[in-house]
Formats: sequence, structure tokens, C-alpha cells
Amino acid sequence: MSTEAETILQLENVTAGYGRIIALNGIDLKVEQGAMATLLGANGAGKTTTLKTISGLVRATGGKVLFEGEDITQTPAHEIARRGLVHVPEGRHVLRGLSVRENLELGAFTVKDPATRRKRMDEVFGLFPVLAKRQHGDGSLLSGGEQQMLAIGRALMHGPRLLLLDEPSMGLAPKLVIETMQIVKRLSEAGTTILLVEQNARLALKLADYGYVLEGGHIRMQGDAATLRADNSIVQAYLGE
Ligand SMILES: Nc1ncnc2c1ncn2[C@@H]1O[C@H](COP(=O)(O)OP(=O)(O)OP(=O)(O)O)[C@@H](O)[C@H]1O
Repeated sequence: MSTEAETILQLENVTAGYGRIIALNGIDLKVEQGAMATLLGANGAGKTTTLKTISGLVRATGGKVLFEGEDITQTPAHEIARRGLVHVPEGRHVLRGLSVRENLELGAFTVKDPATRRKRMDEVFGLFPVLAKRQHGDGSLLSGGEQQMLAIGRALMHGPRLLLLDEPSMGLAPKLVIETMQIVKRLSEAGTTILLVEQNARLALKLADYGYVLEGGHIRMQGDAATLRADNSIVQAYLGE
């Protein structure tokens, strides 16, 4: 991570949990403008909770979340999304009974200007031609991979300044996992800043610039993706391979 790059997201000693369960035990983390960072760890390490705490779906019980330098620790989730910090949760959450187009329009609830909404939809259709082709069909009838594209497309309708992606390859066939990761890579190359949670650690470390390894609600390790990838002991000890 270069020291000159601007930090878009910063977590300082963040704690969070569910009632008596402490899921995050003092997390420090940074994502820099234009970069892709990845958050890795075994099941139950706290990856999803970290993303939910950033996007306001879970309230931090301590510490600070700063987005573009502003404290958003207590900001409501819809306001965080409005500011351009957009979370694509685990599972695809495509709404049954709504067309592909309507699903995308739902993603644009933060965008008031109709011309901007149309422009964004055109961009999403350019990125995912299959969604353009099936725009009037029921979103829930798309394949798993296409539904993941729709979930990501819906997030792009907000014009995200930071995209949180929670296990986008979850439940997809191997070929689609690769395809989904290529999409994530393209988004990153097009300038979207991304924090990626991914079960496939090796793949995530190939795409990302920087990685954090979570264990039991603590950051156990962090570093350049290439350095983490080269260290087999990390992969074996923390990533459940
Ligand atoms: N809604 C909830 N209620 C109670 N405990 C929860 C809830 N969600 C998560 N937890 C607990 O919080 C801890 C962290 O869970 P989290 O889902 O953040 O982990 P994760 O690293 O994303 O795991 P996975 O890869 O399995 O999704 C775990 O001990 C989990 O059991």
C-alpha cells in the first residue's frame, strides 16, 4: 500500500457483535482510493460482520468507521448507501416477481436524476449484456451466475465510491467463479474501489492489491496480496486450505 494514496475507508479499533456474542474484537483496517483490498478468514472469523458494520447493518459497539474522512459509525445504513458506500451482501437477493430492469431500478433509489439513472443502467447493460437481453424477464429466473451479475449491477446503479462485495462466487460452478472474479477485476480496473470478502483465498489474493486475514474477530495478518499469497503457512493456518 503506497503512503501517498488517499484512504477512502478506515476502521479504528472496531468492535461489534450480536447480543453477548462478540464478533469483532478491535479491527483496524484501511482501503485506499482505487485499490482492491480483500478480507480473508475461515468460517465465523467475522468477515461478513465487518462488512455489515461498515455499511451500517450492524452497529459498532466501539471504535470508529471513517468513510472519506467522515465518521459514519452511527450513520444509518440508507444514508451510508446514499453517500456511495454500497454493500452487495452474501446471497444474491434478487427479488422474485420483478423484472431484471425493475431489480436494477431498485438499486437506484439513491439516485434522483432520471438521466443519471438511465446512463447507469446503460453502463450496467454494457458490462453485462446478458442482463440487457433478459431485462424484461423475471430476475429470479436467471441462472446463479446471472443473478450475481444482477446483484452487482444493482449496486453499480448507485454509482458506488466504494463497493463491499461479500463472497460473490458463493455457490457458483467453478467456471462461473472464474467469470465472476473476472467481472470483479474489470470493475476494479475501471476505477471502482473494492473491499472483497471471498472464500477462495488464493483467487482473491490474485486479484487484490492488499489483504487482511481475520481470525476470531481479530486481524491476524495483513500485507501485500503477493506476499500473503507466497506464504503457504498463512494459507494453511488461517484460510482453511
Ligand atoms: N445474526 C447473528 N446472530 C448471532 N451470532 C452471529 C450472527 N451472525 C454471525 N454471528 C456470529 O458472529 C461470528 C462472526 O460471523 P461472520 O458471519 O461475520 O463470519 P464470517 O467470517 O463471515 O463467516 P462465513 O464465512 O461463515 O460467512 C460467528 O461466531 C457467528 O457465529
